[in-house]
Amino acid sequence: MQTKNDPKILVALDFPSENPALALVDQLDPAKCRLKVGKELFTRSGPSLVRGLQDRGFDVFLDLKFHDIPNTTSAAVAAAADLGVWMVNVHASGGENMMVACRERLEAFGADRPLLIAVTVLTSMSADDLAGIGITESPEAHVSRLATLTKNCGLDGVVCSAQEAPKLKAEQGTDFKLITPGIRPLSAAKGDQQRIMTPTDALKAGSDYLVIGRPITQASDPLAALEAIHSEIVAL
Ligand SMILES: O=c1ccn([C@@H]2O[C@H](COP(=O)(O)O)[C@@H](O)[C@H]2O)c(=O)[nH]1
Repeated sequence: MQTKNDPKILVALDFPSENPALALVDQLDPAKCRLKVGKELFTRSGPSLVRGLQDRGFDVFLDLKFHDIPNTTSAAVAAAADLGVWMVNVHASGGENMMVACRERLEAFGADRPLLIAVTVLTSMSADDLAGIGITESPEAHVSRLATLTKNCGLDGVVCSAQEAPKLKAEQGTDFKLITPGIRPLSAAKGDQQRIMTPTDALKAGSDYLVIGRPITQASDPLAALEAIHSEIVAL
């Protein structure tokens, strides 16, 4: 399932600054993982850090989860495309007009455009959390609704939990990419994640890419933790 040119593991670089992030990155192999830059690190270190990761040979998933009016969000994904990132994302709950505007804006970048992905229901949310914001359907049903909207808007895939992957692959087809955080090896702490799955089970369920942060970055030996997950999934 793991191929040399399409690493399935996306390491979430949730660090407070560039130095600890690069200390880890400089031990990693771009043939075995890609890197995800999120809100904390990007707010601290910005585009220059992203360029530094790209200069080291890594594909970068810019996980800023844009959620704004169509004009603002489409300009933001174009800025991400100018930066040359591999993947960028928006919130599906921003709606059809916003997602279509983003997809259309990226068409100008041709084959070099980043993959455009929409976040469905955060993996930290349970059915109770959804009820708290007025959504009474199950996480699985709501993810499915937002994934259908995302596909109809012409995006490349969604962020969801691996728990929803079998249903989404059946409904949306195998080409529609599923990016799944909430990945937890059996020995790892769940932390604030609610809808979790092990790396092996997630890939078997249909995940295309596994987003993994603390089980690697907070491990006593991050490299060994990544290598253990990598060995587990290449054997599939
Ligand atoms: O639904 C979502 C969307 C994004 N994330 C991000 O993924 C990583 C997960 O980190 P862990 O330490 O492995 O929990 C983190 O950067 C989140 O911002 C998510 O968890 N769920």
